[in-house]
Amino acid sequence: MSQIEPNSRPFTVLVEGNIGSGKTTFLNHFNKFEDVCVLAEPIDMWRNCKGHNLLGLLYEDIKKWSFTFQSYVQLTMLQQHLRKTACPVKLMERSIYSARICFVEKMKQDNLISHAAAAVIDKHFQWIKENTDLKVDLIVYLRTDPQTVYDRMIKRNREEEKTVSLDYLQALHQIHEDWLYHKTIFELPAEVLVLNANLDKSVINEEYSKFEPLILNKKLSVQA
Ligand SMILES: Nc1ncnc2c1ncn2[C@@H]1O[C@H](COP(=O)(O)OP(=O)(O)O)[C@@H](O)[C@H]1O
Ligand SMILES: Nc1nc2c(ncn2[C@H]2C[C@H](O)[C@@H](COP(=O)(O)O)O2)c(=O)[nH]1
Repeated sequence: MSQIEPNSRPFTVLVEGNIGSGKTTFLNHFNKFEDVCVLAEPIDMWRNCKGHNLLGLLYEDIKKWSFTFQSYVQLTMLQQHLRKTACPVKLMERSIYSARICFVEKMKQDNLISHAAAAVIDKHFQWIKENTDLKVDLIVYLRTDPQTVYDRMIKRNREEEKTVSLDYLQALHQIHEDWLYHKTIFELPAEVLVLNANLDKSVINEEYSKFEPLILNKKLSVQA
């Protein structure tokens, strides 16, 4: 494995997309490259915060637990952003940006979080952006249709997600589209490359492979 220069930072790539869009599967495709540090979403931390399954509590009563859950997501995603690695490339599943921009915004839209609570989370977010190194070099957007991810989520059968509706996924899809595809809301911390993640498992590795040179060689333009 090649090592980065001391005091330099890795080429940092965020993998973003709806629930069930294939982010974990995409990250697993890159696990074989020793130059890539793959950081999966810290979902196990959300499922066990000093014995509390915050993800389970969230889906049981999203209004009651939204602030608690988002506060912890924001902390754990910050820890991922600041995680040191000697690898020249760091691949992260989601980010502090999508937590704030996609999920907290959705909660605000649906009045599932008070504006006071959302204001506190945003104050933390703004302070973190201004006072820590959250530099990102590339975003890979796994673009899907809501029905596709709904079917995958049902098939994956995660205990906590049994109450997640197609409507919720449709709303999350729209926020991801506005942020990463139409680019009409919030700031973008880096250039976005879009991957058609609707493709079935049987053929999608070929699509993933197209992104290898972009990520491994730290390039920002998609090969034809
Ligand atoms: N391209 C695909 N075609 C069919 N099923 C997929 C595809 N990508 C992922 N899956 C399946 O869908 C579910 C969600 O995939 P996962 O990678 O966990 O998505 P995410 O991390 O975005 O939630 C898993 O059961 C996975 O095996
Ligand atoms: N309310 C929020 N939920 C979040 C956030 N980040 C992830 N999640 C949920 C969505 C899924 O149920 C689960 C894992 O996500 P996958 O896309 O990997 O399936 O965690 C968030 O910031 N807020």
